[in-house]
Amino acid sequence: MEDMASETSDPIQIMIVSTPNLPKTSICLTVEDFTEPLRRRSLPKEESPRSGLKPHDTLGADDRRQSACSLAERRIEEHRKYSSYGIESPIPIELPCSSSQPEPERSPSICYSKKPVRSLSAGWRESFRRKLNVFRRASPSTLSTRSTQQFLVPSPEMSYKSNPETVKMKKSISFSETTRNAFRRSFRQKNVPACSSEDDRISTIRRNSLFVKRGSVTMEPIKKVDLEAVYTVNKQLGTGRFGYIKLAEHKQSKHRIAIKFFPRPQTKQTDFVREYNYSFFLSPHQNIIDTYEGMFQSSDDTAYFFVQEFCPRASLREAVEATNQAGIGEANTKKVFAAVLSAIEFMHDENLVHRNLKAENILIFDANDYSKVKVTDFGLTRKVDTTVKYLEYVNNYHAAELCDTVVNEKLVVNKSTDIWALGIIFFYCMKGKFPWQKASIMCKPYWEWEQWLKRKNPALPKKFNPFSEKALKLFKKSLTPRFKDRWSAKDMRKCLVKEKLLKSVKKPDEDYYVMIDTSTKSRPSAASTSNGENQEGAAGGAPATGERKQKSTLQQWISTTLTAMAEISEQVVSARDD
Ligand SMILES: Nc1ncnc2c1ncn2[C@@H]1O[C@H](COP(=O)(O)OP(=O)(O)OP(=O)(O)O)[C@@H](O)[C@H]1O
Repeated sequence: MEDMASETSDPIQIMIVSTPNLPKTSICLTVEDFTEPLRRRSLPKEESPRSGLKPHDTLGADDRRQSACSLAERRIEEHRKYSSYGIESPIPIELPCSSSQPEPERSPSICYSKKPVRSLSAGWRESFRRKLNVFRRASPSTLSTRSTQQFLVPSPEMSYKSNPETVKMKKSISFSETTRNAFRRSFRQKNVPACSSEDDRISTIRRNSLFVKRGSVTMEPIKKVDLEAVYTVNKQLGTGRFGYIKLAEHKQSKHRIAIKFFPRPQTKQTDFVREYNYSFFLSPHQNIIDTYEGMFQSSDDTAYFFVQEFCPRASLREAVEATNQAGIGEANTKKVFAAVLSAIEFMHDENLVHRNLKAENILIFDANDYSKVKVTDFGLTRKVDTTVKYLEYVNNYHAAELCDTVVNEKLVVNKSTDIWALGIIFFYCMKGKFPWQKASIMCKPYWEWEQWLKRKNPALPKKFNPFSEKALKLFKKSLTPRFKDRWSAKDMRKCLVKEKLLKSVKKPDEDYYVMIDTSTKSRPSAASTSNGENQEGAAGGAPATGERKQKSTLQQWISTTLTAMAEISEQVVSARDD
């Protein structure tokens, strides 16, 4: 994760609802115009508070937000000076609060607006609403068991969580939007616990002003937790480049969960916060692993961690490996892809690219079939068009444009890299092995594929022979070096769901081969041709390839039989003579 530096120029909208200087004024500022002078590199390190990252924030974004807040305060101060001199202020601060609706009393400082910090796109809102409906079916108590809160002993840092109002707010997710808003309003009017310093007080207000839920983002600080006291940590479930996953049991509730650890100091806090936020933000989708609320660090400061649902079966990689290179078959592949493509389509609609799709990151939950499948590992997830540095590490799933890139070269994040990886995973599921090691012309299998694709060689590489025309089209539209020609996740889903993926195989004439088989078994010496070569088809009883080979086998069988008959008749004659 360390090599992944990224920049984004997202405007952040800050609604200032109340200030000490202009108590009944609300203004709306965007950070866009402050962005350039406030870039991270121009800020000294101590001015870069790390808490409160949003998923789409990358390096420096929280700095920008913080600085924008103080800048906004300064602007208001300037505005006030103009007003006090009786001069019309050139600073565009307007929108006085409507007098008909008196604002609730708030702390005289800048805080975040009532709206979620990130405004969600229409597509996302719709999906989230659908997910919420699923939640709504559950009783509030069932819902609250889904929160990590239950996995933790309340600590002083989390004291606001034990506030009954907060609990009420959490449960309110199963109520209507109006009720939820009412909860939020009433909660915000309550007194917050006393804090030692002004900073603490402001951060508590911020924390409490945000209605944290899945599909939202968290601004909470990373809390220290005594791991041994809360969980019984069991075996390791897997490791990756950036961390490791362990199975654990929550001591109090006896729930089995998976804890994803990020060792310190190797892991940057920004990387950890980003991964947690993406995982939490996306987890309402039914085919994305459920991440529970909360970012933590172990009390001995050796690792950051967050908690996810536990997948009791295996990853797709293990499932395919168990088939001994036979693949999981067409029906199961279709099931897996229906789930995976739904998740990826959802991410792409949100302008997010997974960037690390592989069989290891697809988890299979059911013991007997592939009906419950979820995508995991959002460590490399980035927004479309973000610039990232290329990683040295190349794997089987990397698209051609990634394999041709040199280390540290900058790349722009594109949805089509996920589509390539999906093409590879599709091949892997069907055939039980990868089409090539690396998508580079230095690798012969890939070179052959590319030659066929560019029509420089009419012969389709043998490994693609069993696939139907439609499946070949899917490969052409996912494993093409021209990333603009690649399909979208939606196109892929349509093709995979509707079409037949394998060619129909003609059954060989079984009787014919049985006859050959019998003759060769009874008279093994006769299985040789006149020039002494073994007949592959005849000896194994397998079909000979090509008409010519079949004819010669038949001729040979006739001659063998005739010889045998001649021998027998000779023996009969000599026996009679005797
Ligand atoms: N919730 C889970 N339940 C069970 N096993 C899991 C779970 N999450 C991950 N794993 C296993 O742990 C492995 C590593 O997890 P993950 O991919 O999240 O780690 P990573 O450090 O991000 O790896 P990568 O090198 O792919 O970036 C996965 O391949 C999977 O087999």
